[in-house]
Amino acid sequence: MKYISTRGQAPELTFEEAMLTGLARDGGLYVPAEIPTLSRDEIAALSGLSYEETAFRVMKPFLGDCFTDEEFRGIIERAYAGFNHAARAPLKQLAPNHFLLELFHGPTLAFKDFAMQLIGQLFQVALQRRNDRVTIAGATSGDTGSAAMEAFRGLSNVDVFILYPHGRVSEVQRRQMTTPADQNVHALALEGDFDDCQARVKDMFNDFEFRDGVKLAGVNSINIARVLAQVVYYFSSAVSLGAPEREVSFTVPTGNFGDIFAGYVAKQMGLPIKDLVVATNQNDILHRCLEGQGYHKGDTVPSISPSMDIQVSSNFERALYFAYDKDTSAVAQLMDELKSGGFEVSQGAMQALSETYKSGRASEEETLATIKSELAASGELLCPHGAVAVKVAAEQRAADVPMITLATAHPAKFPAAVEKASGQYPDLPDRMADLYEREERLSRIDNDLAAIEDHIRKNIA
Ligand SMILES: Cc1ncc(COP(=O)(O)O)c(C=O)c1O
Ligand SMILES: N[C@@H](CCOP(=O)(O)O)C(=O)O
Repeated sequence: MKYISTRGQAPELTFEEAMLTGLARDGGLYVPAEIPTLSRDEIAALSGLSYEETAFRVMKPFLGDCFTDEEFRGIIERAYAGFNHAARAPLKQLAPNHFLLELFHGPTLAFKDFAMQLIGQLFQVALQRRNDRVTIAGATSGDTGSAAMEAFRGLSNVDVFILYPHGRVSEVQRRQMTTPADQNVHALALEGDFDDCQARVKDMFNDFEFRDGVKLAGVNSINIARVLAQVVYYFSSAVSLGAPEREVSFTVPTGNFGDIFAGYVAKQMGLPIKDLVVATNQNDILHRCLEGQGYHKGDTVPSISPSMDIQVSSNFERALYFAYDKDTSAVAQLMDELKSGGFEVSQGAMQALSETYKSGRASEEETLATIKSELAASGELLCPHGAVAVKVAAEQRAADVPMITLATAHPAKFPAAVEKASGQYPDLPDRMADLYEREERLSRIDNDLAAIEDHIRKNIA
């Protein structure tokens, strides 16, 4: 199993090398050279298995011989042991043929824990075997950062630096990043928005002297291992509703396009998915592009679903790679045009994208109204990101195909918006009840590459 860059100018790597490398050296993103498939019988055999065993069978074909079966099973067991629900990713019924996939029972209450806990364990095994250490730099609009810190804190062979946009994450998200006492994790509050954070992380990868000097690694969805770990819950949920005999659709609250791209990978592996629906908030660049209006950056407008306040959606590059039939020079050209504001998608690629993805958007008012109406209708208290998706799913779903909507975060991560919409204040789980009393530790930093690199160099162990 080999991994290649979407821009075609970086070396082919194994799974482990791609995981430890992060961004390809040509600025592209690693993708599997061929997506492996599971037969109908293999998919049917997933029925009734634990989440852990499903993860083993779905992910194993992507790993090649990088990890032994015994190692990989141990890694999976440790990754999900800290989840607070026996099913790990339980499904709840909202309405006839409409289901909510709850992805917020991990340690930091967001779907990021599914992949981050797993790659934390994968990194540890790989780095110990290589007797190596790395510096992880990450960008977050709130959830990736806390999940990364939780997965890597206290590890002796990793330092973690997370850039988050100052003043643009929820208080719970910020405190989750600024209160871990472990000295190997660092929260950097950047003067800018999430796109600035992500751009500076990519700049660090493209500065080879810095990259090689600090042995830079990435745990954003730049990292293909992150995306592949998210493929698993598409299988577990679809199979529990009758796949492969029965088709299902998914609606995914989308920002950086990692989660919905994992759904695309599941479909290419053979999971019978009818529709993959991209749900955006008022920052709807992806929806507009999928409607045929080209991909053109605007200003990011802060919203009540802040984790999706994104203009440069990193994994859309992977979607374009497949839509352009693996034409790496076409992808490189588009990404070049994006630097000066945006690009138009060719007719052929647009057709491929619209055959794969549907889309919709929810305004702030619609998001608040959905939180309120869903609580009244089904008793489910949604976080604003899940509410965006539920609103879009209601518009897009077909009566005869089950729709699975992804609930990507716990409502208690966004209590102000949830209380405003529903009148109910969502409490944090007991294990986090003292979050507001814990001491915060963070560094304010300018949106300046040299200043960020300097800070990292001075603070690695
Ligand atoms: C709660 C929540 N929902 C949805 C998303 C969007 O997911 P993706 O960036 O994979 O599209 C994010 C951020 O990634 C998030 O934190
Ligand atoms: N919404 C994300 C943004 C980063 O996404 P990633 O999947 O590329 O790590 C966040 O919560 O940080």
